[in-house]
Amino acid sequence: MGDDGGGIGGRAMSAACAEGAPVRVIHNPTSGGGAWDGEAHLRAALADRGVEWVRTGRLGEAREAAREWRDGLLLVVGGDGTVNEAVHGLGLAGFPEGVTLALLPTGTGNDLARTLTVPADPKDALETVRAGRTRVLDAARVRSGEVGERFFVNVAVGGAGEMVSEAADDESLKGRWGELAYSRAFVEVARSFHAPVVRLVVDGEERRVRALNVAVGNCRYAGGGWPAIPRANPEDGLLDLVVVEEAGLSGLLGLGRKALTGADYLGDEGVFFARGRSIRVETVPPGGFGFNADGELVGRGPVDFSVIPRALKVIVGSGYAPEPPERLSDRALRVVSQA
Ligand SMILES: Nc1ncnc2c1ncn2[C@@H]1O[C@H](COP(=O)(O)OP(=O)(O)OP(=O)(O)O)[C@@H](O)[C@H]1O
Repeated sequence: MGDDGGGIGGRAMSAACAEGAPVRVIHNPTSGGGAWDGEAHLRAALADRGVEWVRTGRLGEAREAAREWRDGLLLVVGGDGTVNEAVHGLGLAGFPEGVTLALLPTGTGNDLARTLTVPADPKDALETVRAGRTRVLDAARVRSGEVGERFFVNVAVGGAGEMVSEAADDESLKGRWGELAYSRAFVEVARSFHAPVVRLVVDGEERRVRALNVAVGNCRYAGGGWPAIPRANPEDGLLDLVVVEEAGLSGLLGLGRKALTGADYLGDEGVFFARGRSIRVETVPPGGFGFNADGELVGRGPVDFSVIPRALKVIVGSGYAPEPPERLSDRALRVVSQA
C-alpha cells in the first residue's frame, strides 16, 4: 500500500494500511436500497486483517462506531449519509491521527466518492482500498443553534438543494427512482421554491443576495452528481461557497445544462463564488431555509462554517487530484444528466 506524498510521513500512512493493521468496517445495510451483496467477498478479502464489522441498525450508530476508533483503517460501506456520520464521529474524537478513512460506496448518490475518484463498482473500490493511496484532506466544522456542532468533508447545501436532498431521502423516492431520485426531487422543488434574501459573511466580508441555493464545502458534488462546488480543492485550507441567485426558470435551466456538461459555470451571471476560512450564512429574516451536510440536518440558520486544515487521512482513487480539473468528468456527472 502506498503513499503518493499527500503531505504526511510515509511511516504514519503505512501504519494505517500495512498488513495486519486493524480494520473496522462500518456497514449500513440499508444504503442504496440494500442492493450491495458483496459482504462475503469483502470479509474474505479482509480475513487476514483483524476485522471488526459494525453493522448499523439505525441513525447514529455509524457516528459512535467511528468516534471510538482511534487507530487503523475505518472502511465505510455505505452512502454519503453513513460517511458523513463517520466523519462527524471522527471529528468529535478530534480527528485521531492514527485513523485512515476509506470508502466502499454502496449508497444512492455517493457524491464524496466522485471527488475522491473511488470507483462505483464495489470490487474496483476494494482494489482502491488495497492500493492505499492516501491524502490528507481538510474538514469542515459547522455550528448552528439547533444542531450545535457537526463535522463533514463533502458539501453542505441550503435552500432548494436542501429541499431536494430531503425530498430524495424519502424512502419511496429512492426506492422507486434509485440514482435518479435526486433529479426527480429537483423537478418537484423547482416548481415551488421561493428564494429568500441571504446574508453571507466570508472571512469578515459581508454580502446580501437573493439565493436559490447555497453550497459550502470542501469537495465537488451533491445531490447525486450535481457539481455544487466545481472548483473545490479538498486540500487548500479553505472552504468554497457557491450561491446560485434567483435566476428564473429559464436562467436556471441554462445554468443546469452548462453545469451538467462539465463546464465551469462559476463566472456566470447570477452565480456568486467565494473562498474563505470562515463562512456565515443567514437568511433575512432568519429561518428562511434549511441547511444539510451530505443529507444530514445542520439547521435553519444562522449557520457558521469553518475549515479544519489537514484534518483527515482518506484513501483516494488513482484519478484523484486536489486541484479541480478544467472540465468535470463525465462519470461523476453521468447520473444527473440522464434525467
Ligand atoms: N439499519 C439501518 N436502518 C435504517 N437506517 C439506517 C440504518 N443504518 C444507518 N441508517 C441511516 O441510513 C441513512 C442513509 O444511508 P446512506 O446515506 O448511507 O445511503 P443512501 O441514502 O442510499 O445514499 P446517499 O446518501 O449516497 O444518497 C443514514 O443517515 C444512516 O444513518
